[in-house]
Amino acid sequence: MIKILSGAEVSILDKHHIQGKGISSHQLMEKAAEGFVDWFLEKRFSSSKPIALFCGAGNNGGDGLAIARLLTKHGFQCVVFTCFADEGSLSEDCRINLGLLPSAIRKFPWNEFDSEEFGLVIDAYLGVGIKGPLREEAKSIIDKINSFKGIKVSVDLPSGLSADYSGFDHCVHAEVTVTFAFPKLALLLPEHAKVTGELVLVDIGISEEELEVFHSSYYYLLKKDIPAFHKKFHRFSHKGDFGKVLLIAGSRGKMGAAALSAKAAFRTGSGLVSCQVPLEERIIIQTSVPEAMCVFEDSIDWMAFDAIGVGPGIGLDQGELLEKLLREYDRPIVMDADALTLLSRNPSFLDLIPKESILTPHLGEFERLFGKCRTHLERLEKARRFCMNYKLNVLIKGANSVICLADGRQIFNSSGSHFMATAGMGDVLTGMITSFLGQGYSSEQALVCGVYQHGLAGEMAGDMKGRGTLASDVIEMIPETFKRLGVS
Ligand SMILES: NC(=O)C1=CN([C@@H]2O[C@H](COP(=O)(O)OP(=O)(O)OC[C@H]3O[C@@H](n4cnc5c(N)ncnc54)[C@H](O)[C@@H]3O)[C@@H](O)[C@H]2O)[C@@H](O)CC1
Ligand SMILES: [K+]
Repeated sequence: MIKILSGAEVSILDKHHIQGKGISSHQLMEKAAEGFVDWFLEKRFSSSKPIALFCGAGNNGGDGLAIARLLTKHGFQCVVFTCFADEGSLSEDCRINLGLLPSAIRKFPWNEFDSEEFGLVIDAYLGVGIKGPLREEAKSIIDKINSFKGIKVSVDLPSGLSADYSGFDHCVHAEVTVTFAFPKLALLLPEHAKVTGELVLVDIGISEEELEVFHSSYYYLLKKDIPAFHKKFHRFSHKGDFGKVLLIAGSRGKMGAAALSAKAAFRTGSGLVSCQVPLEERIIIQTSVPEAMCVFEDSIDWMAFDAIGVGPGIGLDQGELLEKLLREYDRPIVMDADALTLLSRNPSFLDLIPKESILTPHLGEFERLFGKCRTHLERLEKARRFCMNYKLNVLIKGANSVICLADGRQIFNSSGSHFMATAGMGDVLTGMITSFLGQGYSSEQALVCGVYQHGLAGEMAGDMKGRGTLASDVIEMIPETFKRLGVS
């Protein structure tokens, strides 16, 4: 997992890194530019029209000048638009890269940019180095960049966006942001999605250990992190090792929620899955998920289960059942959907929730539980205090879902697809996380593996089906995610 530092810490990190590696800051900038260009070439952008690069006076501008030089070597026609009045104001590495710019690359002041002439714009005007409110000229430069209606790729950050705060005044609206070393916090906040566009992370050789010495409780979860979170099973493993889970889900007209959770739990590897459903609705489960067993409220021994997930589709008249469960079951549970709404209506239940349990609200459920928040950062802070006070874990669902752990760490997920914004996806996730808990995973392991693989399965299903991807398609891809991650 990559630690997410503040914008102000980037220059300290750079200094540590270049001292430790015995390289110059200019070499690090070259590495960043090379990483950007590698991604750019992989994307196969058209070279039929010239590329405009807006370059500022700081190191973000230095990156832009190095990128212009490298792209030219690869046959792209680049034109640099300078966003500084005189060369005396340039940072040292920006000045070096200006000197290295081949004479064939034309340079003009930013206000001479004519959006009709270009096929793509690279925004290397401002990065993590902005301080205080934007100067007037900066706003005009940003407006100029935004006047381009084609693809705008921002280097490190969309110019004008602060690395650490929520909200912006003037800001480049990028279709893609290519950020270096770690994603800046602002790039992960949902209120900035429309200016950040697609997020690409470029490795510039700074290791996780180098980031770890900084104080931050935010992390970014990557594919390579997942295998280490998994439990290993072996040839003597038997059905019991894979856990016996119960899903309390479904009610008249909402039995699909129970079916989806149960199927997802099996596809995640559970040995035994039972569904607690209304007696008169049992046929739906027994025909749609024949592998599952049905149990009914009057004959249930909750403690016989390794893990319990409660909430999808149970309806809002199940307060008594929820209270009984919380009083009788003492292992971590997964609470989702209607269980969360019931919790927001009955705050006294909070003290009954078993420690290390997992609450998985989407933004609406979060608001019902914790009140309105003006920004995502405020939301994260509320969640952190709650998790630490109650020793619970909260997953704030959305693009870049955030795993808020009981010890205060908050982990942003990197997998997922916009095709997942459809009914039933939350039910699938509940089944997956409950399944991992039942297999003996800790709450942190179950969350990390469940959330990442749910997103990955969504990406894979989305790649196959595109628009119209169903929650059931995502379930079918879960086994493939284990293969993709090399987890047996
Ligand atoms: N470890 C990393 O992440 C690396 C970062 N590098 C690049 O270096 C950038 C940071 O460079 P710098 O620290 O030089 O900062 P920037 O280049 O982001 O910004 C500095 C410039 O912003 C102007 N500025 C500051 N506040 C302003 C305001 N309120 N209104 C208008 N203009 C304002 C300054 O006059 C200066 O010209 C990163 O964003 C990244 O692009 C890379 O070169 C290499 C490695
Ligand atoms: K930028």
